[in-house]
Amino acid sequence: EIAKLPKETLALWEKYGADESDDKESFQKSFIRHVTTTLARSIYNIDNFSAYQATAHSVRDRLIKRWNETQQTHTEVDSKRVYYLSLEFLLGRSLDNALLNLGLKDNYGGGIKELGFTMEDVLEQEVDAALGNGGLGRLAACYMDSLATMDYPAWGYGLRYTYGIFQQRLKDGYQIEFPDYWLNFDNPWELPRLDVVVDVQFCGSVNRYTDEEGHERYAWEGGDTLQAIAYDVPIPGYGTKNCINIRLWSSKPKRQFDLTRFNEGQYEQAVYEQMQAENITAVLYPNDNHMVGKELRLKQQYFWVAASLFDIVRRFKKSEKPWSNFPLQVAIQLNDTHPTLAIVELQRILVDLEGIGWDEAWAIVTQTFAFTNHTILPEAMERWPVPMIQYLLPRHMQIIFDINLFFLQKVEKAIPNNRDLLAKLSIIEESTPQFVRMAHLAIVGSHRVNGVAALHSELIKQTIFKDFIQFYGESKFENKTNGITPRRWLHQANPKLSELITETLGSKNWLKNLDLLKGLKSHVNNKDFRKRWVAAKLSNKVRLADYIQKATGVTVNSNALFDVQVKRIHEYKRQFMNILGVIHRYNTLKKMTSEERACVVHRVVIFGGKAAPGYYIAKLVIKLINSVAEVVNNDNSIEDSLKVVFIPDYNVSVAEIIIPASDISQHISTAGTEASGTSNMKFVLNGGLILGTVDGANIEICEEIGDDNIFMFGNLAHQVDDLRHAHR
Ligand SMILES: OC[C@H]1O[C@@H](n2cc(-c3cccc4ccccc34)nn2)[C@H](O)[C@@H](O)[C@@H]1O
Repeated sequence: EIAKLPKETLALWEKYGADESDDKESFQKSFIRHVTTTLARSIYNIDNFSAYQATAHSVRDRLIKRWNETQQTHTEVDSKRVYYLSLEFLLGRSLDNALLNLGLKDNYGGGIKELGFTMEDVLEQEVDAALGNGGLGRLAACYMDSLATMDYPAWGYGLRYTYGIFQQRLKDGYQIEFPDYWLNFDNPWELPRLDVVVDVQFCGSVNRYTDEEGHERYAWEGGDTLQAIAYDVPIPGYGTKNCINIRLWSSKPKRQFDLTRFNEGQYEQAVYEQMQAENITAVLYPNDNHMVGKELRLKQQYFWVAASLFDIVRRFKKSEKPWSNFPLQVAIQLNDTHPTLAIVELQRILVDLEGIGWDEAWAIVTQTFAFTNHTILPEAMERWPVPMIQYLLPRHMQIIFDINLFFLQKVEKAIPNNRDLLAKLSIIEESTPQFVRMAHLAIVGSHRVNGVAALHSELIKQTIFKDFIQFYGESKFENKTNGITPRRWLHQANPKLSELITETLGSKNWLKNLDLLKGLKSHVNNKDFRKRWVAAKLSNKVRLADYIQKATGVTVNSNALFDVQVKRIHEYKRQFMNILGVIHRYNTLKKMTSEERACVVHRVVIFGGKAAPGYYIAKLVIKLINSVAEVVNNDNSIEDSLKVVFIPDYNVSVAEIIIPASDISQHISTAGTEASGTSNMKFVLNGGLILGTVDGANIEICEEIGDDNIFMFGNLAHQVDDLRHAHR
């Protein structure tokens, strides 16, 4: 019950609720307050980690104020919200990003120094929030930074995995995995919302009944209920007071400990239910571009969708607007097919719980959802066995069958007597058992579908979604080429280059409008600019060389050419082809005389990336790279002209060290397989040259920077297709 406070109280809130100022002294005051109270420590027992925690809590205080004001404004205005449903958010570290986005870094850096610490040491204490596998999850994080910066009333909805992507270590050159203990210590970047609880149901059965108006209704009853608890992650915009929110759900049992069973001596049974419930959000599935058909994965997806839709509908209902306004107030973006059940859940809420007619409900649903596809790899296309959905979500399976029936009736009406087309468009794959094709369901339930780069968005219309074009036409399908946030990937990761750009352009406006970088063109022949540009690159290479020394024990020469390939290990990304090229380069160097070798640019080939634990051939490629490194790095006869390094545990924070230091980076996927790529953008933004195939966003990068600034090679997508057919 919200307290009804007398109006005099308001004066107190105004008197004491004023913003703390952002100057050095107020930071130092809040730092010391957090050390002594939040951390219950003192000047006599504080270490770098406590200094990090106190700084984080101090910054978080400021975030929360902006975050509350932002939410209040959205509520007052009752603006249309955009909801980004992503099963992965690869956030990385938050402190530096928050300091920079809030413009606090200089003051806080000075304040920290007087307190006896260095900002660098403090920043290094933070563990990455690694709730994602790679590109799809990192794109979600970049989009949240941009939505916040551009003042969008946006929300992210995801899962708060107890364990994010595994930690990668190397043993005898092989990848071994360790759990990601990212929550072992208090996570200052999340706010538990233990009051925001949503009951989520599984299993049970569906009973049909007639309601008081004589309408046929369906009640989903019985089964198990567990609870979703909200944890909020503030996302500050750059150069704005806007601070939006990612709401991450964590699972817990609905019924507290089942004492009756416990007292009847069924202790294991009583605990079992508790463990079952907590398992839902225990771990992120560590597969990139690959579907895992495990029941727990499906339970994660529905648990996340049900809690998020409940929250979205509850927020809409508070506005007391008619349901017909729902699509005007709510836009929901599906990050790949992982949240596709949201379409079915909203239809269920509208029809079963709100008593809205099927067609009216379906019109609301299809105007609300839009779907992003991130891959054309067949093994990544999600399809769930009908019996599995029937068992876990009996009512949803009925609704999916109905959605499919009405959809196919429309197809039959538009394109009669074409059973082959019906079979190809059907949401239900008529195999044994039947399967639900999630991409089909996502397309039918959305008003827009986008690919993530120009080539990819064309390819999906020619291949996996070709039949839908025949029915819907092209207008439903569009391209939204991926982007990256320049705040993290240049301003934060490469401060020296960022500073040079700001000084050269005369303001930081370029950080909110990258087109302004064109202003650098008139300086490219300026001697001082070039000198400072080269100095920034060299200092980034020295920083990376230090990191390589610490992480691998290998000493590399910062003046050598750094040739980088860092991304998830996958056959289509062709790390194997790269390492074969390295072996060739080594053999060529071996045959040279010392004089000839002296004329060769010394090169350090740097690899990094995780292989899915079950991906045997990818793990073997990691072993091969390390074995080649062993031979090459210990062969004195080539006089340091080549070094090979595999940097373990590639993650967002490691990427921030590697990317600004590259001279050349490799993006060499077989054309037509990399939907877009986003690290290619990060490398080129940091002045690295790209060696790449005509694939994904490489094509648009080439259009942007000119083909004399990028090295493209290899067959084109349609030629690869011809080759594939020729070898069938
Ligand atoms: O759009 C952002 C990036 O997304 C990458 N991607 C795709 C996926 C992906 C696709 C389909 C199913 C998946 C299942 C689990 C994890 C990732 C999946 N994960 N990352 C794509 O591989 C990459 O080309 C693109 O730049």
